[in-house]
Amino acid sequence: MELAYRCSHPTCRVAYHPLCARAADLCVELEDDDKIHLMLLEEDEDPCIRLLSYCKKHRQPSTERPSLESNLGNPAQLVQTDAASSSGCARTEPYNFHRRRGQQQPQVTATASVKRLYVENMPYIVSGYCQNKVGCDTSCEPIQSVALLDAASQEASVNVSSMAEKYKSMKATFRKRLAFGKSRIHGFGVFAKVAHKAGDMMIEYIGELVRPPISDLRERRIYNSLVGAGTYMFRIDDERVIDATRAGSIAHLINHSCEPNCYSRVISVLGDEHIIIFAKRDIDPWEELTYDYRFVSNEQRLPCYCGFPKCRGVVNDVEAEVQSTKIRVTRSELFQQKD
Ligand SMILES: C[S@@+](CC[C@H](N)C(=O)[O-])C[C@H]1O[C@@H](n2cnc3c(N)ncnc32)[C@H](O)[C@@H]1O
Repeated sequence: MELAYRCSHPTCRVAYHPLCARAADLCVELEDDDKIHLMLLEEDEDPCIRLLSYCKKHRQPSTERPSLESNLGNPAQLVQTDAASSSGCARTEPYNFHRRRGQQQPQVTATASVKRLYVENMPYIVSGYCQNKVGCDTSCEPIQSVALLDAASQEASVNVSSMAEKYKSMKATFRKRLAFGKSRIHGFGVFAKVAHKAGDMMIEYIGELVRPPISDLRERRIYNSLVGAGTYMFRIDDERVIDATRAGSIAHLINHSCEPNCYSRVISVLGDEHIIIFAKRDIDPWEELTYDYRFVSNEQRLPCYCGFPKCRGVVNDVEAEVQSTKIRVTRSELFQQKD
């Protein structure tokens, strides 16, 4: 992940931090969206997409940038928007219905709206048509999965048995198997470039390991105001949170779905714990990866745009909330039961 942007104007030397660029609403665009498609077909060890970014002096007025509509036809079919949902990020974690997470302050909601608008007007899309098979049209051309993986990677993925070996193989191949791009669900998402089998390790959710007081502090004081999107936090347990806001892999871009094709688990590999996203079922090329965030918050209800017929309408884990309400009784109720 880049730590600083430099103005892409040929004669300008101004550099700035990505978070500051977002806060100042500076434009950051992909240099060439064809490059992404090229990247998918090439065998680069570390494929690199260059971002174009312009300082205040050189940025183009937004009207000069190609609009989503002009590039993609009807944007309503591609990106679902809803003014009611302005949040940019919900914490994710393995299933734990006793936890309550996430609070959205009004100013956070406002800045999140800005981010949402910014992301949804990004003038490109990476082949995200088959994100969840709903509404997948005939233009979804599956790519031959084997062609993209070199012989060594294929051999590695076939012959792995132990968790440690699977983990090693996953780490070695994820760049060739996965890509990020504009999602139909929300902002950016992660897509499978090749077919995967149920149970496959897809990617590790990595970031900075911090304690909950630190993640809470960052959420409130730093990222909410700058990114305007909450944070990319994954709670491992009461003691540890992974903050993927400024560091990590593309795993933090995986969106939520009420009928996901993946799930998250904390696994132990040679004594160290890792958050791994596993395939819940077979996944076709160009499907968007999703997992159930199991977002539990009594204060905040986050509308869900996963688009599945059985969508529960909110990212929140409603079942967990019902369960936790059941086990929480008022003092007076307790006394009544005693009598
Ligand atoms: C970790 S981010 C995922 C990446 C995000 N799409 C982005 O571009 O930054 C989590 C945030 O994405 C949004 N999101 C993810 N899945 C969603 C869904 N099914 N419906 C609505 N919003 C979703 C929520 O705002 C959530 O807080």
